[in-house]
Amino acid sequence: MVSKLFDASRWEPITDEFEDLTYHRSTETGAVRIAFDRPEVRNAFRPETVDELYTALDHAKRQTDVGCVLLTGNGPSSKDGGWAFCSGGDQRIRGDAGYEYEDEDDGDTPEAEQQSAPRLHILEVQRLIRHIPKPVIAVVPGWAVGGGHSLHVVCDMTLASAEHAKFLQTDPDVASFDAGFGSAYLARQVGHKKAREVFFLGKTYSAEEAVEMGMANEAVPHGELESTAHEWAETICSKSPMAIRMLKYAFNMDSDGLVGQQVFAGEATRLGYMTDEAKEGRDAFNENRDPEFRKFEWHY
Ligand SMILES: CC(C)(COP(=O)(O)OP(=O)(O)OC[C@H]1O[C@@H](n2cnc3c(N)ncnc32)[C@H](O)[C@@H]1OP(=O)(O)O)[C@@H](O)C(=O)NCCC(=O)NCCSC(=O)c1cc(O)c2ccccc2c1O
Repeated sequence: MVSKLFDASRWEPITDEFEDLTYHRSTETGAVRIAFDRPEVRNAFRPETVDELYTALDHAKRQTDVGCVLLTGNGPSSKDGGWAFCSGGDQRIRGDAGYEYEDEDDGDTPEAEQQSAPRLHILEVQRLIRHIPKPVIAVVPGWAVGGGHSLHVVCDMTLASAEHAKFLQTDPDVASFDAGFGSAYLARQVGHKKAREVFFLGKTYSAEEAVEMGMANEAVPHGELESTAHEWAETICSKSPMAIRMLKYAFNMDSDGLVGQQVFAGEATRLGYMTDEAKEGRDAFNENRDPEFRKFEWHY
């Protein structure tokens, strides 16, 4: 069983090579479902999990017939029945300089040393979620904690289980701090006073409270969580890919600085390349002649 909430009739596996994740594609719409698969530790991530997550997201990014990514956590835990989206970095393998790979590579080549270096590369995943040209929805069936909380914050939307989703920031309890999207971007979502409360007091918030605060979109009955997520994905996939892509990057732009401008501008360039005007510029160069731009209007 993938997860108690997983409807196997709607999804087909993309790969079974992952150890810490499951990765499926909808048989009905252009959606993929990526799920943490370590329910016994509340879906905490280790470096291997993060590598797989990056690989899955990068794969989803490159699928031109995929318009929406659902990121969730499988469950419940066979140990105690607890549900989790993700409880952040696996504290058992946290070293002095980051999270450590479990299988130490015995090799002494520079490459082997590099591969086993302690990592904080969940931040690279956060950036990929921001830049992937399609909405990523956090589908939260239980705990979203620490680095797992930051992940839901960075996703485009959050859908939560009304009964089991719980939102908590433990970073200061374990002497960690996400000083990027996890905190500053959360402040843009819920306001500074509330974001500071989330980190400084470390209270646990219900799905309903998360919706009221503005960091989650909707709380739905636990049993309907994944079907609702699938419906959202279907709705998104029915819309213009170009418009959704441009809107995502427009929403990101003011919090992504010059990189945000570059990402948005890159897509504007792509749209420009598709015009007859741009084709004229390209063709004139390739045909070794002056471009004839006079036939194109100065739009206003
Ligand atoms: C998540 C909890 C609130 C759940 O509490 P609950 O009472 O429901 O369950 P248990 O506590 O009994 O947990 C069950 C079982 O799971 C193990 N477990 C849970 N979380 C983790 C974890 N993160 N790492 C390892 N193991 C975990 C727990 O030990 C139990 O095991 P048993 O063997 O006893 O059955 C609660 O579990 C909790 O508070 N968990 C810790 C949350 C946490 O502090 N996470 C880390 C925050 S820091 C972080 O994630 C982080 C990562 C990064 O890579 C960063 C990079 C750059 C900047 C910042 C980063 C960052 O902040």
